Amino acid sequence: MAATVRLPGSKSMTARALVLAAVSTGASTLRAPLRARDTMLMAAGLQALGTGVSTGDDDLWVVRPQPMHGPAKVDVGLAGTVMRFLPPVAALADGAVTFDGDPRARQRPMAPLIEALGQLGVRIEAAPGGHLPMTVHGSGRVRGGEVTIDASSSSQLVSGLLLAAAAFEQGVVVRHVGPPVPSAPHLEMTVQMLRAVGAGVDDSTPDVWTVQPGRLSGRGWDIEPDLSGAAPFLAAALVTGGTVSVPGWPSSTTQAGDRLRELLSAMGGDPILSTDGLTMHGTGVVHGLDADLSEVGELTPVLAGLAALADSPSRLRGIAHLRGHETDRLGALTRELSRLGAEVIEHPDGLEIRPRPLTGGVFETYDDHRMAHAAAVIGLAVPGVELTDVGCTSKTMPEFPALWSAMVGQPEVEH
Ligand SMILES: O=C(O)C1=C[C@@H](OP(=O)(O)O)[C@@H](O)[C@H](O)C1
Ligand SMILES: C=C(OP(=O)(O)O)C(=O)O
Repeated sequence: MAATVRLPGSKSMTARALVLAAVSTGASTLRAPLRARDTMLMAAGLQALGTGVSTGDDDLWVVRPQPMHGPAKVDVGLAGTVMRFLPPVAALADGAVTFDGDPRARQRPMAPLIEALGQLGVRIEAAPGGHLPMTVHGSGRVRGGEVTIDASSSSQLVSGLLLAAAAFEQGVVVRHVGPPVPSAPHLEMTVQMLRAVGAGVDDSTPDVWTVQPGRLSGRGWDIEPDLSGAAPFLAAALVTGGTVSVPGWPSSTTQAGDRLRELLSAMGGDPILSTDGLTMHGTGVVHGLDADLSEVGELTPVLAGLAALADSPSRLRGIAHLRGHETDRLGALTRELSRLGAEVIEHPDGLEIRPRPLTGGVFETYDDHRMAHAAAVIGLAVPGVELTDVGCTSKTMPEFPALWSAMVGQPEVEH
């Protein structure tokens, strides 16, 4: 296999650019944004609050901020970014804004954010236990100030507070107290993008983030390709001993997916980054991986799939928070990899994977796009691996089936 795969825009950058644009002064543009379920729900949520968002042009979205108001309804789907980034924005709106989503969205962690917004003077009614559905009763202004939060279940709880905070009267000081916050690169992305629109942000003290109150300026964003979405394609180079290139891979980035270079290198790949992009060469071997993935949790399903094909055992650690993702990813990976014949030991904070010869069979996706990516990788080496649903990849990459088929050189099959 020698393939070039053009990936769509980054989900995380598109989500942040949309939110920042809505709370800025003046218009913003997003070049090469991600058009997928999560980002379209973000755009629709902002539109529901009154923001002008035009997504008609695939290559250039335009956001025109307007005063925000309720009553409004926001469908979060299964998007962590929408359910954690929009409630602080809705608190700035005048009127009631209700949030709800897919059945699984009602189980994902929200309570720390609801509690934190309460500390900042925002009135919220939520389902028992601090879950969706919920209503944010905005009064057109948020006092802001100091807040303490346990964000060990998701970095998005902090990102959400920071992204809206420049519009709070006192800005915000967020102090995390509890087990470590995962996904450090995502928090860096939040801070870097806030600074790019003129926010005063201090993140020099571990676990404390300060955003000064102030006006943010709309701007043009160039959205990078989604590097986490690159995981299954780059993994394919290792499984097949082939070469996969991703044009436009940035030379420096806050995206968690950039860590694939070192992680897949440790597993036997040979990555070469140039001004044209990243090329991953498979070397004909796949080694096991012993790694703390707490900073890059979203890469876990694909790495676990690859680990099941490796020539030595793997230990993936630091990822207890994956139990609150699209599905309980540790439970789901344990069940599905075991069903194909791998020996998987589920730990409270991760997985131990001992490869054994695998056989084909059904691989449940649990509505999780990255479970589908993992199955696709295994399917390259094991005949007869059948996904229950490839449609779930539309969450972050509706073109996944077409890109995958083109890469493996087969016509797209009907799903
Ligand atoms: O802020 C973001 O864009 C994201 C943060 C991470 O969330 P968690 O910290 O909940 O893992 C990541 O897994 C998710 O895919 C996207
Ligand atoms: C965890 C993920 O998504 P979300 O933004 O919904 O949390 C993911 O994309 O792997």
